[in-house]
Amino acid sequence: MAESVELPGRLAILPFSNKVLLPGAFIRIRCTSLSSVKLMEQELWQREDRGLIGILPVRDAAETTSMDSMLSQGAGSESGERSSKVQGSTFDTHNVDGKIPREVIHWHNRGVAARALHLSREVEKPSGTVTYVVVLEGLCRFSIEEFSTRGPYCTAKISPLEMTKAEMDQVEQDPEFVTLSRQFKATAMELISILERKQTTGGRINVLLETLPFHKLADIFVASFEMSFEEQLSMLDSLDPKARLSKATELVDRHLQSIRVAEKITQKVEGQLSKSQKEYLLRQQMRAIKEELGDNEDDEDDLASLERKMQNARMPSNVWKHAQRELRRLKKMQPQQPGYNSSRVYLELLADLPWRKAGEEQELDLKAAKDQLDCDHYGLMKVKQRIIEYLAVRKLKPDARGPILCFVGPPGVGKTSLASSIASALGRKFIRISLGGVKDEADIRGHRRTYIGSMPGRLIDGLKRVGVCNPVMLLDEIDKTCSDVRGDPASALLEVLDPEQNKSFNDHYLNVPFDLSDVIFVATANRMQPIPPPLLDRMEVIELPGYTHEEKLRIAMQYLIPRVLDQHGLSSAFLQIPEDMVKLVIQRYTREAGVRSLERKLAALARAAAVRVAEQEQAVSVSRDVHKLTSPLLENRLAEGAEMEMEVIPMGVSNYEISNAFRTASPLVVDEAMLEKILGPPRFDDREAADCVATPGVSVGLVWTNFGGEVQFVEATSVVGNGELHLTGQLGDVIKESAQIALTWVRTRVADLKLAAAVETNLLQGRDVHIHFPAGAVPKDGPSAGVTLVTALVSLFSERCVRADTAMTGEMTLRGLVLPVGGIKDKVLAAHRYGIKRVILPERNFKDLVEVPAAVLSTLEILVAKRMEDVLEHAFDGGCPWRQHSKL
Ligand SMILES: Nc1ncnc2c1ncn2[C@@H]1O[C@H](COP(=O)(O)OP(=O)(O)OP(=O)(O)O)[C@@H](O)[C@H]1O
Repeated sequence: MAESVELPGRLAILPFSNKVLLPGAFIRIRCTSLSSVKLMEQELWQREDRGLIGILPVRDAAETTSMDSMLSQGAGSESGERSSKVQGSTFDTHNVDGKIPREVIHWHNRGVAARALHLSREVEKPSGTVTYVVVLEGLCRFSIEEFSTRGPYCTAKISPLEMTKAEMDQVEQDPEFVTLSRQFKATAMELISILERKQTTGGRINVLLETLPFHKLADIFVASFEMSFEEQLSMLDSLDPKARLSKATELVDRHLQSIRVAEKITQKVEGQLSKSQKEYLLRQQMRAIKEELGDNEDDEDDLASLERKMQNARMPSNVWKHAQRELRRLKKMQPQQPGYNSSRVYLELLADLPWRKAGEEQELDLKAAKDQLDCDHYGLMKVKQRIIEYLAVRKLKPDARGPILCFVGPPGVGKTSLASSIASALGRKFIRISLGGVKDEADIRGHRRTYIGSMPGRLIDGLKRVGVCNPVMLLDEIDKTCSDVRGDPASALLEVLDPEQNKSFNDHYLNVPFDLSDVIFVATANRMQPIPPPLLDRMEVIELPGYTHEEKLRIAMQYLIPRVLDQHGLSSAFLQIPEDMVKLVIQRYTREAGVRSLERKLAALARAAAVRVAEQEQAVSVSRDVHKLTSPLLENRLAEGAEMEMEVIPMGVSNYEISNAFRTASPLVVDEAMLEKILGPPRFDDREAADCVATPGVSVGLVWTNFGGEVQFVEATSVVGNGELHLTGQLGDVIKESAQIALTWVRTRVADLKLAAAVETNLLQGRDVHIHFPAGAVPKDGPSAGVTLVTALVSLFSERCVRADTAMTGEMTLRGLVLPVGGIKDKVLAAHRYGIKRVILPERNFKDLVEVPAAVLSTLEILVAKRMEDVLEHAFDGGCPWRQHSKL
């Protein structure tokens, strides 16, 4: 307890917003703001003599909003940068730093000097933020003479307000004071007896009453209750011990009354509670007994609740009639009867479906929608523009039968996330239905209920899950549905996507029409070709090509890294991935059109960093006793669970730990060595193409696969045989035909030109030719390999290597005419990813280059070809291998 203390002339001031610390009271606070942390550091933590600080109430938190707010338990903090005389209870802080004027804050002009009993310092990781937790004991009142500042916090010239011992002795002789003391003691005893009843305190509070002078007891008792700020202030301002005692008696008495009232209420509530608890228990027991006896009265309850649920489902009248018929049937059945369960499950579905329950669609704000799209996705300007147009039409005509958007592009280019951005822009719920690998029409339309284990189709099931009839429904991977004997899912989708028909969509399981016209459908596909034309016709295709290195870099820096760090509970204060390293990840560890694998690699880096963080302590906490807890009275009050709770103070904190606590964690910066350690040795490099074409018979083609544009190597070799053609690799029919055409063309050409070497060694007639597509796992179809095949064969027969930096695309006719192919943009982007420098294109594909970003085009030499000879001219160093013969 506070003995008489000698106050210094000046104290550092810690403001408490809406809270008063009275002498003899204890409080534990957490300091987080700059000024309060600095104050703790300089006045308490770093000083050997552990100075006192002044606690000053601040009248209203609202008035101090511009200040650093701090502290738990309503404490606030502020700093000023100049001296100012105290006028009334207002401290004018404007012109702080000589900068922007700030608000006038209302500081009380009386406070309480306090000393720290326990101080602990925490350094949060990974941010490195320092906080202090301090236990303060109020000592004695003072008044403020003049404010000034010390760094970011305030100090004040003060004068003590407590009476001297002689003055106090005199007051204690005063009969009025004696009467007041008796009165206070009586009330306090009464309160203590109530508290004793609730929790035995071993008479410790009585010790307080016996040992402390009454004017101090008054503060201590009042500090222990919840009181308004004004009451606390008036207690602080009661300098006269008599006034203080009478105020304290009044407050203690009021507290006593409120405890009594609270007790009464609790008794009442307890009675009621135990009654309802008893009822609950009995019901539970009853249920268990019934279950044991096989008594099924509960089922009747269940059916009643099912009926209620059905009534609330707002089904259309025809469906309602149908459902009632089914319910009547169910009611007549015994639960053990076959069909009971399936009928019940069916009715549950009818009751759960959102027949008319639409999610609230917010008023569409095009600007906000655009911001949302920009915020979720980098680039994709054209796509975003088209989406905004689509939304604009919906805004003007909400019931418009607009086209169904279908995003087509390689994996990981943001198709799914664009669709979900549309949903959030419209404020609608979002549901994704995956159609990948769906072969059975029943997956879309459901099974008829006559089948065992029949279920509704994915659409109806999705609507049940999402619970509203107007979600944005994403039909993902619509190109991956395929038909077999079990029907054609694509034709079922025709009905779904046709605005005229989907008003009454017929799910076989449901067996009643469901109105899908409020659903906004968006589809995604990797390729357009497999989508059946009638289905494609109902959709508006928006192509999303792959990203360039530069775009990937921007996406990674602006979107993926922040997201990945967040997902792993990290921040840039702990892990930093510099741009150069992201570039290396893009070039050496990924070679995809989208950014999914890039995101995975970044996540791997984040995981490794997370392990490092988790291995370290989350927070280095160093704490120490400032003043020993010697007073038995303090221990008594702590044991009573007073306002503050005491911390366990670690013993033997070493100097090392203390200095460590001052150090903030430095972020982990990813470098090349770390990349190799975590992601392994580089998987790709720009020399891959050069290494592959180092021997005759190999050429580099650009093809289109499910993963977007790809670079494809074609290898040709010949062995003794009968002039047959062998093809290996996962090849479609069209490509097999292309190989046949290529071989025929080369044979006729060589024969026409009477190429000496080839004819003499009878390379063409007497030997089998074997063409292999090495990336065996990647299925190849489509026509765009004729040109590449011929180049490989010519390289083989002429024993000359194709230029390592050159890739080609295009189909050819038997007569050697080079035909255009599709997906030029993706193919060119693939060449860019592989570090290829020259691309040979059919002449008529030249116009398609407008779609290719200029940044990519500038890194490539584009060569066009009309005839196969043009290709060969570009493909070999020194031109076509048989140029001399052509001239003959
Ligand atoms: N332009 C972009 N800006 C920001 N993030 C992007 C962008 N493009 C893709 N992403 C991110 O890449 C990840 C993969 O995207 P998403 O799942 O939408 O790909 P997808 O095209 O639907 O692939 P799939 O065809 O395999 O379904 C997501 O986390 C997405 O946010």
